[in-house]
Amino acid sequence: MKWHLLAVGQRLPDWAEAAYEDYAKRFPPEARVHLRTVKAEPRSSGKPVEALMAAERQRLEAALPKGARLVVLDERGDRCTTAALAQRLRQWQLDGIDVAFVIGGPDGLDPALRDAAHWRLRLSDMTLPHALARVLLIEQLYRAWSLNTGHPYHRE
Ligand SMILES: C[S@@+](CC[C@H](N)C(=O)[O-])C[C@H]1O[C@@H](n2cnc3c(N)ncnc32)[C@H](O)[C@@H]1O
Repeated sequence: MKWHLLAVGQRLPDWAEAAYEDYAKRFPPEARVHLRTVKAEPRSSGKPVEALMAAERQRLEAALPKGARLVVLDERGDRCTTAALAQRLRQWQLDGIDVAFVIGGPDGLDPALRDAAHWRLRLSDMTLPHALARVLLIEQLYRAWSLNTGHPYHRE
């Protein structure tokens, strides 16, 4: 079972890139998170925001691995504890299901993609910048992996 992280926005600020890498490199090779990024539409084009999000959705759909379970990161999604996330991931692993976590761009994810998702995951009740959402997600995936494998990173 593979975990994929798809995100709009190819370049993170240095601090966020470093924080993301700090967690991403802790996974053993067989559990590593496969990151794919797609270009954000330029906000200076004058196009309506719906058109910008639709273009980003098309790029995300093209990058989605076939057969992967789609989990969108969304501030309106379900609240979830780390233990519940770990439990879901454990179940999907037993079922042999790949998972693709998707993070949107400056205006969020196109509603069509949100509606198509198997699960909408909320990281916080507050709106986060996409860079911080990416860092928070990789840390929580690492924590969930630690919990599922008995690694001492996670302490009850
Ligand atoms: C700047 S936010 C977009 C905010 C946008 N107004 C919206 O309605 O989604 C960029 C991306 O970060 C992720 N994100 C931001 N806050 C989040 C939260 N509290 N929980 C989960 N994901 C979040 C989402 O994937 C979102 O598409």
